[in-house]
Amino acid sequence: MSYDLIVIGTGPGGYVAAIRAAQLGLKTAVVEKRKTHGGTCLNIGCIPSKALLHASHMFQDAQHFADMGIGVSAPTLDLAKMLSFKQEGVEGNTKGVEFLLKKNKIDAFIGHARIAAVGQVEVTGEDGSNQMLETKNIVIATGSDVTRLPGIEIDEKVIVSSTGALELESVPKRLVVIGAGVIGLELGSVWRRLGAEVTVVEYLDRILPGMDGEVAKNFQRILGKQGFQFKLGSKVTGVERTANGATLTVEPAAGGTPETIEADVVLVAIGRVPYTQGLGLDHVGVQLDNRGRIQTDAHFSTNITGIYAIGDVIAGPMLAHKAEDEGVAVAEIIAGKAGHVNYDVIPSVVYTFPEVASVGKTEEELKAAGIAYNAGKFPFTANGRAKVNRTTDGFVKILADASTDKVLGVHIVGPEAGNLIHEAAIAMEFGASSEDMARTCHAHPTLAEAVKEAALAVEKRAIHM
Ligand SMILES: Cc1cc2nc3c(=O)[nH]c(=O)nc-3n(C[C@H](O)[C@H](O)[C@H](O)COP(=O)(O)OP(=O)(O)OC[C@H]3O[C@@H](n4cnc5c(N)ncnc54)[C@H](O)[C@@H]3O)c2cc1C
Ligand SMILES: NC(=O)c1ccc[n+]([C@@H]2O[C@H](COP(=O)([O-])OP(=O)(O)OC[C@H]3O[C@@H](n4cnc5c(N)ncnc54)[C@H](O)[C@@H]3O)[C@@H](O)[C@H]2O)c1
Repeated sequence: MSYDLIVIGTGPGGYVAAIRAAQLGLKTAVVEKRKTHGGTCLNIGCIPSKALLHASHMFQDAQHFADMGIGVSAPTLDLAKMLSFKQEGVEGNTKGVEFLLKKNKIDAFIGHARIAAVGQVEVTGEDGSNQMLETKNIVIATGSDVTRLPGIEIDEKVIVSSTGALELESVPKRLVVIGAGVIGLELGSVWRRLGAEVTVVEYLDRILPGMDGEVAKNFQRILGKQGFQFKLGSKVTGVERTANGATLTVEPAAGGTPETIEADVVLVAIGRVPYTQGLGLDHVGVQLDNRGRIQTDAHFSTNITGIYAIGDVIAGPMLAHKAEDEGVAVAEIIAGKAGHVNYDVIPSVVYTFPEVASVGKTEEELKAAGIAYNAGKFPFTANGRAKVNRTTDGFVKILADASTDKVLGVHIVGPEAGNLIHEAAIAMEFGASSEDMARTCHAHPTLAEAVKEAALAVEKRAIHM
């Protein structure tokens, strides 16, 4: 078989690239080694974690229905049912991708892809069968894998990665999370809400590195109120399996006396690494960077003509929507159009309660770059809708250039932050000033009024504060 484009991997990067290419008239095929499409995101990432975050949030909310005068008996947990609720959501989504591939007349091969030569992809099926496909272009969208701690074996039962943490058969009494990044805090929240004591051990002296420091500090305090324990500035030097769980050895990051912590389950959530195993990259001469990511130019082209790469396997934030936008852009470039991704305006959301959301530069980044800015902040305690809903933790912060007033960054910790951030993203995409955001009429009573008030606060003229 001969194609214009073969995409390797059907995660958010790969399947979106294939659909856009087919829309543009390219004869397109995908190769995926899992039995289902959708990649990490739909199978073992974004989608199952959000299903469990939603269900566990409902479980916790139900315990407060009486505050609103709703009489229900105390909620009970059927974990097996909750896990099947999650799995049904996953299947709904992965089947949706299968449908979209068919609808767009994209040939889908299930098997392991190896680039045999420029323009040739070899597909090996589970049964060992081999097939050689010819193509003018290849897009590598093979994603990422869990980062492992040296000497600590992940068994996905007691010592788990995010994959095992989405499948625990019972609620652990004591869950220790290694890494206070997005996965640690999202999946830590799931099990905390369902009853686990959660301790998070983090190497740095703060949580959520990369997010705005003030937001992270405020969010840590909120999680503390929810019962999270934090051991910051601490490194795990060993994890030993015991009869019923595991013992962790933890020392101060700067060195010092080690201590031990007992856990029923340990979640290793210290990041992800690009996945290029078995692709044959050495063989065709595709270059990697010093962090094992496929090196690409501004048009997603590798050093080999006709071979492109997108998503988690290249540089940039490991986010599904970043991979999707790159998928659209690379297909457009291959089809001879002008595909482009604006990396200055990629929102990032932590789907805890409350949510944390961010787009653009943090205060730390602006200070480091020597850019003068004005900050406007508005707390949810002063927002009418948040007050009646009793979800007043958090604030909106808008950072605007001191001389031009152009919005450079927006950071939110609070209810619905993940939805609210998009008005900021659109404003930034169009180069808006904080005054533009402040002059835009916002419906009352909405949480979004906090965004407008934060914009007004840039010029110190917020009304409700
Ligand atoms: C627990 C968890 C929660 C997450 N939640 C979010 C979230 O809420 N929002 C968000 O934006 N991001 C989230 N992410 C990150 C998100 O999943 C990734 O950024 C996204 O999946 C990257 O997409 P991708 O297409 O680059 O790669 P992937 O989704 O990893 O897909 C790559 C695919 O390539 C296949 N593959 C690899 N090698 C081969 C080969 N040789 N032959 C054939 N197929 C191959 C793999 O099987 C896989 O299906 C989460 C990740 C995790 C682990
Ligand atoms: N909501 C989302 O968008 C979402 C959700 C889940 C995952 N993801 C993506 O998946 C990727 C992986 O997530 P993650 O949470 O594993 O990584 P991360 O990079 O977000 O966080 C890892 C944390 O582990 C810490 N750490 C590293 N080594 C350590 C050690 N030895 N001991 C203690 N702490 C250590 C780091 O300092 C960091 O705080 C991220 O890039 C993220 O973008 C996104």
